[in-house]
Amino acid sequence: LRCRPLSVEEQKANVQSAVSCNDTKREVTVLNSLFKQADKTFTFDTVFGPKSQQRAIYDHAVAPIVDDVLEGYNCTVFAFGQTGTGKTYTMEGEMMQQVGELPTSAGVMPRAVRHIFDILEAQKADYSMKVTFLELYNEEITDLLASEDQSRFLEDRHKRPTLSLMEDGKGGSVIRGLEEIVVYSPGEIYSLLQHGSTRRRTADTALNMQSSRSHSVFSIYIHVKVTTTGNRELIKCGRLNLVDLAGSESIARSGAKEVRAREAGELNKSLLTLGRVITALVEDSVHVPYRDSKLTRLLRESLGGKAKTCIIATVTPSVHCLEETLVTLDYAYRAKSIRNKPEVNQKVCKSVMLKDLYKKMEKMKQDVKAARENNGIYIPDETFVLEEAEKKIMRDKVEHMELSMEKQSKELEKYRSLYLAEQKHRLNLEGQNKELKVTIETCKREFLDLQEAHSRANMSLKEKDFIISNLLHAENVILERAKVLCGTVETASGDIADLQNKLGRQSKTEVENKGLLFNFRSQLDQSLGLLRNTVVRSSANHLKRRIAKAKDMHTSGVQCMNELVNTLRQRSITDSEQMKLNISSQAIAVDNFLAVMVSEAEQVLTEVLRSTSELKELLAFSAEQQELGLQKSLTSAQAMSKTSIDFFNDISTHASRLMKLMKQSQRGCSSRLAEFEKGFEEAAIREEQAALDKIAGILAGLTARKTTMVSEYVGQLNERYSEEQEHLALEMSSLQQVSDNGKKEAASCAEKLKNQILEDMSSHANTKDKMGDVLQQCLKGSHHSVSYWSHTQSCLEHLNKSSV
Ligand SMILES: Nc1ncnc2c1ncn2[C@@H]1O[C@H](COP(=O)(O)OP(=O)(O)OP(=O)(O)O)[C@@H](O)[C@H]1O
Repeated sequence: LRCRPLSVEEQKANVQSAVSCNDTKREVTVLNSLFKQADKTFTFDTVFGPKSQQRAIYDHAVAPIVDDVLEGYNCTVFAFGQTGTGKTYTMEGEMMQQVGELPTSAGVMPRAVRHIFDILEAQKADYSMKVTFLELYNEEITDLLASEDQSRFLEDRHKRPTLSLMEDGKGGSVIRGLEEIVVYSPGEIYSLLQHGSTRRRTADTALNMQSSRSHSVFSIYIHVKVTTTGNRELIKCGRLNLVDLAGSESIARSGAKEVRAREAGELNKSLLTLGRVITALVEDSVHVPYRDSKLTRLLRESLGGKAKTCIIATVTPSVHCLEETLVTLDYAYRAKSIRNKPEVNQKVCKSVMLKDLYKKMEKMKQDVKAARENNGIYIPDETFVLEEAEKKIMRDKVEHMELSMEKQSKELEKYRSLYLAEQKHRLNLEGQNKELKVTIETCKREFLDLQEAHSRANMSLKEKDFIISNLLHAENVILERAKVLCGTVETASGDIADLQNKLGRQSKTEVENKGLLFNFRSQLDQSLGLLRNTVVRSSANHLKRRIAKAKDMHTSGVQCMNELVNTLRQRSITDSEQMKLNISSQAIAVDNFLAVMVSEAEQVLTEVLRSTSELKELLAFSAEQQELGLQKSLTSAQAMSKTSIDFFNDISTHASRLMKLMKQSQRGCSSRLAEFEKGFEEAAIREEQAALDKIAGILAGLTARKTTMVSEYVGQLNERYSEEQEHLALEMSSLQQVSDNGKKEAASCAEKLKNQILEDMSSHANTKDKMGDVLQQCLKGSHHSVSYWSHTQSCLEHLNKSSV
């Protein structure tokens, strides 16, 4: 792990350092404590702090690997980390302009070149060396050492042709058309490096003034001659890949926009694949996704393969990049545990190699000749015929494949449309289910309302019944009382008639008395007149006698008057006593009547209480009954909703099963297709290689095998398709049946509920009508009772008045 120093700008801006390196303990600590979190420490094979020199890094980390290259291993050194953390600085550093002393800031590449040449020269070895330099930009490979296009147009000149990456059939990959340049001295390599580096795509981003926008791979192939004991000359082949990856960058933080953002997306994609490959290797996964990006395909041998690999992770100490630094450290830490299985390349016999080279030379000569004659390229007759035949077979196969692909895609489309229709149907059913649920809810609510109304009506009916019975009872009591009262009134009227007779007699007596008094007065007047006449006509004796006679008459008259007064007094006393007696008897009768009334009222009250308790019991009973009914209907409704829920769950499980099946089949199809494609591609490459090597026999065998493979595959695919189709048809029919059953069930449930509700409603309507009638009757009865009462009251009042 290498941590770069803070740049001059960062120092000027007082950017805090959040990474601390302990080179001796090989530890890197991320100072999370700056953010009130626990610090994080990682241990690596070697740690290079901000003060470490390029030379130290090369000597400690890379030199041993270069030694292994010369021993015949394939080795890789690559740097990865966030943008602007010093990957290019580490890998390239200051480029050598000319041969001489290495500058202190020269990176791994120039140092490795110098190291290789130093060793070979020290060994006085017989060697040959060639180099390649490629760039991987937006998943396209271009040759950084390809000679410039001589096109007249500047645009075309800058447009470098993209190269195709192919499997070599031994688990590695080859790049077709990548120029291999034979080199003899370090100077040549330096100038090629210089040339290639300047052609790399760089751009100015917020995090790096000259940010590499592509991944670059510089490879040195070294062939060293070794002489064995039997004077047999063998060739040792080693390869050193020096990889400078583009920076992993956060689009937001690096300020990438438009093209840069797209680039960043692509870079991150290939780096993400690299991350996934590392994770898969660390976790010992069965599938390592090398094929997901060209970068991982290129590095396949170096990651978990037979190459020796050194990964240099670069970080910045800047506190602003803490998050990315943690990610890099995490990945580097995980990558540390990847275990490659290094294998030394087999030594090749010099004669075999020379033969190979001669063949190549021959072909090149023919090419040159053809080019000179402006005739295209030279291909020997034999090869041409073979290649043509093979091309034809391939074309046929491709056509066949295209046809089968088309058929499969049609099938896929059919299944997709079936699936979509099924989804739609499912959605419809779900909608219906929802609607049914809502209807059931409304029905339940209406049913509850009706039940409530029913219970209310029952209650009011009971109340009215009770009132009517009470009224009837009271009416009877009143009638009885009225009868008694009538008797009393009759007696009272008899008494009153007696009293009136008496009063009439009294007034008659008074009239008689008045007449007597009047007669007496007139007799008295007559006597007085006679007396006066006598006084006038007669003498004193006669007058005296007359006066005495008058006196007697007067006294007898007064006596008579006194007697009359006494008799009258006597009579009035007896009459008043009689009246008193009458009145007291009347009062006693009224008292008795009132007492009877009170006792009767008490009786009525007890009667009322008794009927209230009865009513209560009745009410409780009816409430119980209604509760039972309600519970029954509730359980039936619950059962109904449960059945419908079960039914829809059934449907959804069926649908999800179907979906899973569809997805599985789709996945299976696509993976099989991908596998087939991959197999086909690999076979094609193998065949091509074989054709180039002119091994006609093997080619025939391969072709036969391919044909059988294709037919087998197609047969298998067809079988699987038909099986899946049958399975799907079965699923569909069962689903259809389930949905039909469900529909029927739901319809019957709805019908039942509807009937029940209709019954309830009609019974409620009947009850309501009856209640209305009873209510009318009650009202009439109560009106009648009221008028009767008021009449009785007025009678009583009248009676009272008259009694008084
Ligand atoms: N160890 C170091 N010592 C001094 N300067 C450094 C060091 N590492 C990096 N730098 C400087 O930091 C800047 C960015 O470095 P470089 O271009 O190598 O980053 P990078 O990781 O390759 O970025 P990108 O991924 O964007 O290409 C350069 O100016 C480089 O000189």
